[in-house]
Amino acid sequence: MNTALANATPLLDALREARLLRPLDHALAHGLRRLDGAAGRTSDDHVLAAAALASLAVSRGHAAFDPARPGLLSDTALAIDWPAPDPWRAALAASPWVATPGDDDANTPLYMEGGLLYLRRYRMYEQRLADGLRRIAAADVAPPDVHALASLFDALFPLARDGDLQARAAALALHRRLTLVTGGPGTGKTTTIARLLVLLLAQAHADGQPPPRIALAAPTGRAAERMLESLRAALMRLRSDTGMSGDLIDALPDSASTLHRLLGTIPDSPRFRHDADHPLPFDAVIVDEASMVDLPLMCKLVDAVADGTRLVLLGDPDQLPSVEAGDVLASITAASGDGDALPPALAEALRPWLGDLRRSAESGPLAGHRVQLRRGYRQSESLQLAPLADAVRDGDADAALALLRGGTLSGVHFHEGPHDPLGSTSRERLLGTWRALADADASADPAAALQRASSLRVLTALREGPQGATPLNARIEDALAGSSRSPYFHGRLLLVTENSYRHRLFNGDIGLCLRDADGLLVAWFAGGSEGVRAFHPATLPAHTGAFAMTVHKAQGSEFDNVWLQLPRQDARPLSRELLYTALTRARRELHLCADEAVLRATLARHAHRVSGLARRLEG
Ligand SMILES: Nc1ncnc2c1ncn2[C@@H]1O[C@H](COP(=O)(O)OP(=O)(O)OP(=O)(O)O)[C@@H](O)[C@H]1O
Repeated sequence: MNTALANATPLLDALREARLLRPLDHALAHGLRRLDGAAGRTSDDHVLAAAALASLAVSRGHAAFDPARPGLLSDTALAIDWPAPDPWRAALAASPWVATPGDDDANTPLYMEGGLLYLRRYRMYEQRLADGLRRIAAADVAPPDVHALASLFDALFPLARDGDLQARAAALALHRRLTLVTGGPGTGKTTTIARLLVLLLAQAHADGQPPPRIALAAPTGRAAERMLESLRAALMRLRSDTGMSGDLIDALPDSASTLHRLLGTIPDSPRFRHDADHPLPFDAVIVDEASMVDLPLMCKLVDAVADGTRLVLLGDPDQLPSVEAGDVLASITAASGDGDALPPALAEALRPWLGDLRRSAESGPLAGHRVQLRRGYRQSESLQLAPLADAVRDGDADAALALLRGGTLSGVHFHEGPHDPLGSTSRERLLGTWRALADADASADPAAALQRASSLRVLTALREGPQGATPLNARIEDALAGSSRSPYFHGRLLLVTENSYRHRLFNGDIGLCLRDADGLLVAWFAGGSEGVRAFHPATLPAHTGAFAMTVHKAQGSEFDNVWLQLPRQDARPLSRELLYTALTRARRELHLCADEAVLRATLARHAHRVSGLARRLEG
């Protein structure tokens, strides 16, 4: 590190030898070199290498390349003599391929801002998203009619004046076009939204307006389904708890879609039917699992939200960021504060609903647009996860290990050391559960069998390697159906790995293969008017086995019983966010297989993403 530019060895060659770059990244560097040659210029090796690294950075989930932290792009420590960041940035700023603020008109492939090198398109996404969020946040909202809504609000939130954060979130969303409701699993995000929607309906009714048009969406099909299921359950509870009229509840949306479907995909185009010129025709757009939304998609969503539309983002910022570029929810939450204290004018406006509130001096464009829900309401259930999730989120390895070894958390089991879920002690238990999926009744009732499929999942940090999802899946399938099995067998769990609008199957969807009465294998997936849809396995979009899957693929899903297998060696993808996301997939029982050193290394690391979004949203 810190080698002066003049003494540096050819960096592009070193990157090639280290096999860090993809062919696409090399192609960008070589294209620039060719163009330099055609223009009679000598290429600067460090500029070409940085261009290739900016391209690689996007594929690794970063919005840009940071010359001060090139090591972030590799899963292992590389023996590369990286240039010192300041001279490297100076060389980039002087390059004809790199624009900097002030020369926005130059049509260069690269853009440097805030010390970060962007592919131009990603810089544009970031800036457009920041502008769009500021626009929505600043849009005026007609003050809600306190008189007309007060008794309903009090009935929905009896503890509103006692610091109930759910009440605060709902009141905030009545007064704002942009609201973020964040919190861990079971903190009542969906419950709060159900109540907010009832309030919005009641307000429209009181104003003599038609019911508001409401869109519910999530990044994946599975997350959208879960959102709808939870919302329905919350509305049913509301009906029985408050004796609320069915009319209000019946007027609420009865479907939720993926963000892609909401925005309207155009075949073979990265654009959507809804954009700034053709905004979404809704009064409120509610997006669940916002931590999974990547930078380009969030940018396009925000573009398509009209000035008069409410945008409510729900999510858990402590979860893994999206696999694709960006750290969007974390950046937005960082810029919006935790909502414990509110800007004075807002605190005053909310006083009729919530009583006196703490006031803050924060004045950024997103200040006062977020509420972080803290109280978990799923405590009574058999799984006592909260203390462990807190320790993991805080990166407190001593506390996490003490909790795990103490064995006092109900439903939490620690298998310390080189434990293998398919080893002798747990093997039959796991295989027995999966075999039961393929019992005699399964084909008769595929919906119930599919439901049971979420009773157990092995989650892994990595896809490949000895403790990766791919080999574990193969071993489970061997054990269930023999090593000479056909690719599809009765009881095989499938995981879709690409979006197919034709099939209405999406990346992350889980299916189950069952033999029908004629002996033919059918792949069943949730959805459709019957609750399940049947496909011929050979016609499915890209898919893999799903007995074991990566934590990334499991994001947005929950399972009764989770076996989490960490690798035996530390690896860069391990982070506290990954572990937190994995733990919080469990509904009833969690088994964690890990050794101390790997667990400590995991908790010492953040799933860090290079991004300039938080900076753009400040001040
Ligand atoms: N204020 C409350 N009082 C009592 N129970 C509540 C309250 N809020 C939520 N719950 C209960 O807690 C459980 C979880 O609520 P909910 O589904 O709204 O949480 P969530 O944050 O959306 O969870 P997830 O992130 O897992 O989707 C539900 O059973 C719900 O009835």
